[in-house]
Amino acid sequence: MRKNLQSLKDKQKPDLNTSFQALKYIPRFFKEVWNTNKGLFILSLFCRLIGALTPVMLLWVGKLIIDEIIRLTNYPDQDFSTLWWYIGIELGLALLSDLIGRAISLTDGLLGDLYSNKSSIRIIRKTNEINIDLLEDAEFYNKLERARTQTFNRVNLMSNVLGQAQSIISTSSLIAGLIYFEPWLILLLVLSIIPSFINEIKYSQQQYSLARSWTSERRELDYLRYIGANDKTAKEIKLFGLTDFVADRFKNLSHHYFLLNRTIAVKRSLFGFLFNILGTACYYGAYILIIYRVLTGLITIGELTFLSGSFNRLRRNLQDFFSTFTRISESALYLKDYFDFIDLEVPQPTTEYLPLPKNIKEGFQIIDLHFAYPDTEKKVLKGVSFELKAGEKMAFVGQNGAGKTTLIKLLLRFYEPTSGQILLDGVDIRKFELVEYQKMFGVIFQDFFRYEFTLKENIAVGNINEVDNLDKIKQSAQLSLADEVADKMKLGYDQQLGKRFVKGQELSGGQWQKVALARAYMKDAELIILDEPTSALDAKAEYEVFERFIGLTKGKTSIIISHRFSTVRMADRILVLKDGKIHELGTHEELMIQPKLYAELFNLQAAGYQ
Ligand SMILES: Nc1ncnc2c1ncn2[C@@H]1O[C@H](COP(=O)(O)OP(=O)(O)OP(=O)(O)O)[C@@H](O)[C@H]1O
Repeated sequence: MRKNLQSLKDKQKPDLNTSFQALKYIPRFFKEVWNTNKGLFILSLFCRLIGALTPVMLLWVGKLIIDEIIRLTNYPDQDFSTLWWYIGIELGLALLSDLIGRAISLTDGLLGDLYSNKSSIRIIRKTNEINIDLLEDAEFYNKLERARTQTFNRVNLMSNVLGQAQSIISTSSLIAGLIYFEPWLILLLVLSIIPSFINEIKYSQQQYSLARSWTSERRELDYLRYIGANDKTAKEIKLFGLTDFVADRFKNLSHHYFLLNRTIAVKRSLFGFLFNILGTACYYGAYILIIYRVLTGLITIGELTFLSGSFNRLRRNLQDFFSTFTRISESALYLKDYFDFIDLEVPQPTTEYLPLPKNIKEGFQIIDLHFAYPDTEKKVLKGVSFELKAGEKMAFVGQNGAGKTTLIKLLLRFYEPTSGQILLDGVDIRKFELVEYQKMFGVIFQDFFRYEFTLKENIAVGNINEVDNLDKIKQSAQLSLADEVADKMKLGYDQQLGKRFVKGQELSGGQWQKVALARAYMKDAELIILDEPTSALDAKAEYEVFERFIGLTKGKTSIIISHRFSTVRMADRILVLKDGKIHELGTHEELMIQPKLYAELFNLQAAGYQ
């Protein structure tokens, strides 16, 4: 059941029908739960089966006790032992019922935890398979968000469905009792629950539709909550006096949602109450019918307690059954989000892959590259053509937004160019297997991620297979000056970084950059790309880092994006981008003699240092 992107972007609001249709995902869901832990699953089913039969048994023993008491009151000299037996059985059943209830919660809890862990791992893995352009699509992202955050709902779904199965058995046993003694009660029973069922289904559906159609607003609320209350934004929020701005924005949005939700919730309660009057009237109708039967001597007082108890319990059972049913169909929609995501078709190549070159001989040829980001009009690259020779160190220069990082992203195949080609040693890079191709690069982006892991792990993310190779980690750290950071940490390379966890140590911007830079050295990549890797370093550190970089990358092909011309000039050739086109290309000396952007920017910066 493979899904394409269009179905994932489905904006349609769910109606009753969609809700019922989503129920078809439940068997698949249970297959997954079954595969998660068969033993726990069987235990849970067994407990529920016992749990389903205890109510009717309890009511029946209750009936026996009352009948026995009445018999004993009429004939006081009789033997009490049967009564004690009945009371003993009732006590045993009460204890068993409690034990079963706890066993069910325990197995559900354990199974739920295991399933939730398993599905979270699947989501993490699937997200990795998906192309970056899809992850940047807001509609798709909402879907992912629902699949990710609704783990709790899926676990509840499991309990609800199993509970329903238990309820069906329990209800059937109670109905059998009613039919045996008084079949008319069934009619009253049906009459008593239909109105509240319709009410439940109508309003819970509306509440769900509202919650779902507000996915993106809820994301905005989460975001506002995040920026309004976290250590990273606190400085700016305080200094710029943004608290009221953020709080008001949150208040307006959340209040709007609150009002919509309140309207539905109030109606649901009001109509629920009115319909319940009808249900209660039916109950008393049934009660009067049973009392009448007792008075006319058709049934005993014990049977009266059994029937009224059964009727009352059945009414509750059925009401719960229907409200749980609506909850199940709601949760099944979240299940649909999850399976849609898991089933997402990752485009498979139609042709055979070509082997990657062992050693790059010629280098890259970029031919007439045009590119606009998905779902945008603006062309970011407009006919870019150049060669990056094997072993060459090239620098990309240009003003903000000129398209430098975008060019790197195309080179790394995060996106497909709108038109044009990139060749590596004469072969279109699309002909190589993507993961293998990307493994050739050692890349550090300007917006590198600050993992709240240990210092050692933060460096090892550059080549996680070497996470236990402390020598390699230390070597890389030395090249990027991250060893100085390690020296300052109480626990050295084992220091937890960031503020989120206990004993975490926050780093300065430059220190983080040194750590990130070390990642590039963790693998002996043939191609190294550094996107503004030293912007936060002080002048001395930057000079040192580059000296080491140049020394180490001798013979390797590399690209550096930088706004610092002292760095840029060390490159073999410099490519100046302007508005998505190549404005200049040449060595530092060649560009300096042309009265164009490079020379102008270089001189401007040099003047700033004087
Ligand atoms: N994911 C994206 N989706 C849509 N547009 C984007 C995306 N990323 C970048 N852009 C746009 O593409 C243009 C080029 O961005 P790019 O990041 O390549 O610039 P850059 O030259 O690296 O700039 P800087 O020096 O500021 O890092 C910008 O106008 C930017 O708004």
